[in-house]
Order: sequence, then structure tokens, then C-alpha cells
Amino acid sequence: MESFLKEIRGGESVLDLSPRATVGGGVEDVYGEDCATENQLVTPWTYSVASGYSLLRDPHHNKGLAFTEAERDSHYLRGLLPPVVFSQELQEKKLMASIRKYQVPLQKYMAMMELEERNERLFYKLLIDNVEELLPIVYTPTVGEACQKYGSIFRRPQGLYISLKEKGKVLDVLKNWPERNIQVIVVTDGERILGLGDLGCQGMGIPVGKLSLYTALGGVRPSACLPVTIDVGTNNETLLKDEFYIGLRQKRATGQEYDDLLHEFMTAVKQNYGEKVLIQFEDFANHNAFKLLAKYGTTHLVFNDDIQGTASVVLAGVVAALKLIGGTLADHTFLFLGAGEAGTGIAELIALEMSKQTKAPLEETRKKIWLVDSKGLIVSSRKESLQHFKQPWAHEHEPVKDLLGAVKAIKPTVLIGSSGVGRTFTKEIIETVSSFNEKPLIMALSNPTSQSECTAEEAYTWSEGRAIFASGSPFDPFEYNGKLFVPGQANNAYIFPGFGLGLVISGAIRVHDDMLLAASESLAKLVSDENYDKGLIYPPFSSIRKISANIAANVAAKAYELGVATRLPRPANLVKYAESCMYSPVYRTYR
Ligand SMILES: NC(=O)C1=CN([C@@H]2O[C@H](COP(=O)(O)OP(=O)(O)OC[C@H]3O[C@@H](n4cnc5c(N)ncnc54)[C@H](OP(=O)(O)O)[C@@H]3O)[C@@H](O)[C@H]2O)C=CC1
Ligand SMILES: CC(=O)C(=O)O
Ligand SMILES: [Mg+2]
Repeated sequence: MESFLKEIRGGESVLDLSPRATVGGGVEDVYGEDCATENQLVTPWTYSVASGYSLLRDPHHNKGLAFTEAERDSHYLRGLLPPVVFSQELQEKKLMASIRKYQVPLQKYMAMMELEERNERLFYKLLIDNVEELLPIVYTPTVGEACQKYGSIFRRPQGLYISLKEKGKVLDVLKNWPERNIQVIVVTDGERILGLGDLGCQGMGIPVGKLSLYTALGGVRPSACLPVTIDVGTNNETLLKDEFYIGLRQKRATGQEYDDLLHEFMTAVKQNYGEKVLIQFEDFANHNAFKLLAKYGTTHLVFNDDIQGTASVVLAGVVAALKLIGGTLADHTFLFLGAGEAGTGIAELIALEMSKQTKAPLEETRKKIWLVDSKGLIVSSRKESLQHFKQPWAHEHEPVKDLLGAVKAIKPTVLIGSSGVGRTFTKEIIETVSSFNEKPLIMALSNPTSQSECTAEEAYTWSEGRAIFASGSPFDPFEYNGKLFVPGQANNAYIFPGFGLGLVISGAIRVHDDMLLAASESLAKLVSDENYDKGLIYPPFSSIRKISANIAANVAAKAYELGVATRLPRPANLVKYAESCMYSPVYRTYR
């Protein structure tokens, strides 16, 4: 085993991967307790070996009925459990049967959250083995409803809440988190939760859900994941009046007050966990999202999932779809409904890839891409009044007030919805796009399902079965004229787990656009002929661990090529190395 690991790690000894030994021989003094002077404050963490009743109450180590006879003896469990011993597989079968009995998705969500709080490994075993069935429960669409009702369903904290009350003490708050070796943080301020708007502190469901996918889909250890919600208030009047609301009961802080809290957080994270911790920004409103990414992109390892992850997954889908719709990327004309984080992020990455393929300047390739926002088509006469991230898309054209007008004027071959507004791809719009495309590519990215620009049924019916369709939240297969159409899920969940794993295993210290292209390329390559035959432009989520290992390897390879990887020497076989680093939820035997 050791020689195998040595080979895939490029000859480096396995022992070198353990926490770095200090001169004194202990593990790294993460919190500076050993070298603290007498007047410095330290956190008095203590560790003990769990046994007996407390072992059954510890979700990280509890195995429930799967504790063996020997473990029951050595860990004082006799009598605390009924006599039967179940295998993990039997526990999984029993739990899946009980989860399937719930009719209401939110009940399934709560059952999964309760399982995570009771038995973490079993939770991940269920999620990994039944990913296509459970993804819509722990992630979109159900997680959206969970966030809306988070105040009522809140049981135990699953992440860190950093509110304005903690201003000046953020570093201390981080030290309250029981895990020290954090590798990935997903942080939100709750202002744009999916397409549901400002959910304030209740947005916590999103970092929690995203990080459970980091583990299940990308293999990052659960203990290395930290969900964070920054609470600066909410402008959601319903929540402010809700007696069960769990967040600060005030309007959102903005300007300097907001910037200061975020800066304190970013500084404290780097101070506490070092330079290689990945901070994923999630579901911030666009007026903060672009600013934060630009501000911290040069000093921290930051990634905005809504701008960058979405761009990478959609580019992969478009590239894969070329096999079905024909032509090269540059042969196509793109029209977006929605010119925010997702829309302009995707547009920019498509233009970048087009520019790399054709050697044409970025300013030229951008001209193949058009965006519509709430005021109509983005055109040059609007330039002065546009937010900065929309300005590169203000092409020469007369004003067009709505999407239908834009579809008629631009004649796109690819129509992408990133508006957060449901049912905006009307019958007339889909019929018009289908009138000048043999196979229109239609992507309705907005989440959750209620906000999807159209349903799978609508896309297939109104295009008379000719559309290649993918959506942000899943839709069931749909039969039209005797043929079964299987819609793909264009969701950044394909990208961020593998992308983050690639950064972690290479010890990357910065994110670069070429890494997004690398991730996108490896995802597109994994679409098989069998997938294409069903009209799919993404491989199925059932193979996501393999997909993530491939994405991680490609991203890590790019990090080494760009000189931003710090784990040296570079492992010889990055796919095998990524696989060997992935967390397994199978129970361990206790001595
Ligand atoms: N599938 C996936 O993986 C992902 C999906 N998404 C989804 O995309 C959606 C948008 O997210 P994001 O880009 O971050 O949001 P933003 O708020 O940044 O952008 C929304 C854009 O939609 C425009 N818009 C809103 N209403 C209308 C309307 N009625 N007609 C035309 N344009 C409209 C806005 O216009 P204006 O600027 O004028 O206000 C804005 O340009 C969300 O539903 C989110 O869930 C996001 C990330 C990933
Ligand atoms: C998928 C996602 O990140 C979003 O809808 O915001
Ligand atoms: Mg998001």
C-alpha cells in the first residue's frame, strides 16, 4: 500500500503527509497555544476518548447498531444497544426505506439532517450510494424550502454564525469551532439564496448543503469543511416580522460597516487556517459578489461558485452539446435572460474559451454573446447606466425592451436563463427559437424548480422534441411523441466539489481562470455516447466521484503548470492521487 501511495505521490513518503512535526516533536501548533505568552488568551480545548453513552451521542464516531460485539465490550456499550448487530449496508437499506416513505421532500430533508447529527458516516454512505435520489433533497430544490423555513426547523448549529454582534471578535469566533484543520469554507451573507432572494441568516442551509456535497461528491473530509453565515441583517420584511426568525432583526448593514465585517472575517480566516484554506463565496447579491471576488482574489484562495463554478459547468455543457447541435463554439450565438453573477460569469468564460480556440481577441468573441436584464437587451446606448460587470456586453444595437424582441432580433442558437424568475421562457419564445434552429440548446439555470425559466416538458413540447435541454434543478424524464427525453442538470454541483478537491490536493494558493477552463474541459470529456443518445450533455451524477477525481486532477495539473501549487513534488498520477485522497464513509474499526 505504501509503495502504491509513494508511486502516485511522485515518490514522496506517506509519512510526509501527516500534520507537520514541530521541532518539539508534536503536531503543528495551529492555535499558537504552545508559544502563547502568559498574557495572551487561548482556547482551553480538551480531547477525550469517547466511550459508552457519549460515544453513541457523538455523530463523528457513532455507528449505532453496527458496533461489533468486540467494540460493545471494549467501549462500554453493553446494554446501551439492543442485542442485534447490523452491517452498515443493512442500516442503509433500512434508512432508505424509511426516507422513501415520506411524501413531503422537506420531511426527507429533515430525516437526512437528523441522520447527519446522529451518524455522520451513515449519512454520507446514503448520500454517496443514492446520489441521484438524495441530491434533490439535501440540495436544490428542497434546500431552498429548508432555508425559507430554517427558523422553524432549526435544531442544532451546523456551522458558524458570524453577525455584526461579533465585530472585533471574529478570530475568537473561529476558534470556537471544534475542528482545526479546515480546508474548505463555504460562506454566504444570505442576500441572494438561489432565486429566492434575501433569506438573511436562514441562508445557512446553503453552505451546509454545499459542504455536504464537497464531502459526498468531492471527497473532502467532513471535519475539514466549515459552513459560515455572515449576518449583517436582512431586508426581508416577512423574516423581520417572523417571531421564529433566527438572525439579527435589523435592516442589512451596507457600505463601510459591511466591508469591515467581511474584511475582519477574511483576515481572521487566513490568520487562523493559513493561506491554503479555500473560501467559496456562495449566494451573495451581485453588488457584493463581484467586489469581494476582485478584492480578495489576489490575497486569498477564493472562488465564487455562482460566477465561476456556474460558468465552468455551463461551458462544459455547451461544448458537449456541440456534438448534438453541430458547429464550433464560435459558430454559435448566445442569448441570456439575466445579466448578473451567473449570466455574465458564464458569458465571460465562453468568450474566453472562444478566444483561445480562434485566437480572436476577447473583445471580438464577446460580440457573439448577448444579454437581457430587467430593462431589456444590453446595448451600447445603455452603457453609462450599467453596472460594471454588464458593460463589456453593451454591443452596438438599437434598444430592445424584452426577451421575445431580443430573440427575434439576435436569433440565438443557444438560449440561457439566469434570471432567477420562473416561467420566463414562454411558449412564444421557445417556438421562436425553435423556428430558426434545428436543435436549439436551451438551458434554464435558475433555482429552485419554481424559478426555472421553463420546465423540461415545456422545452420539449414547444420545440416539438427538438430542444437539447438542461436545467439548474432536476426535472424527470419526459415522453413526447413516443420518445423519452432525459433532461440534464446544469448545476455547479458538477464542478465545485472536484474543483475544490483539486485546489486542496495541490496546495494551490490562488484560483485562475485557466483552472475553470480545465475543470470544464474534463467534465465535457466525460459525456459518453450513451449519454448523448438520451439527449444528455452531462454525465450522470451517479458517476460523480469519478467525475470529481478527473476534475480535481485537471485543476491540480493546471495549478502546477501555473506555479501556484505548493504540494511538492507533483504527484505522478494526479487522478489516482485525487482518488486516494477522497473520504470514504465506510465505518472504521475501533480498538
Ligand atoms: N444552475 C446553476 O448552477 C446556478 C443557477 N443560478 C441561478 O441563477 C439565478 C440568477 O442568479 P444570479 O445571476 O446570481 O442573480 P443576479 O441577481 O446576480 O442576476 C439576476 C439577473 O436577472 C435579471 N432579471 C431579474 N428579473 C428579470 C426579468 N423579469 N427579466 C429579465 N431579467 C431579469 C436581473 O436584471 P437586473 O440586473 O436588471 O436587476 C439580473 O441581471 C438564480 O435563480 C440562481 O439560483 C445561479 C448560480 C448557479
Ligand atoms: C446552484 C447555485 O449555486 C445557485 O442556484 O445559486
Ligand atoms: Mg449559489
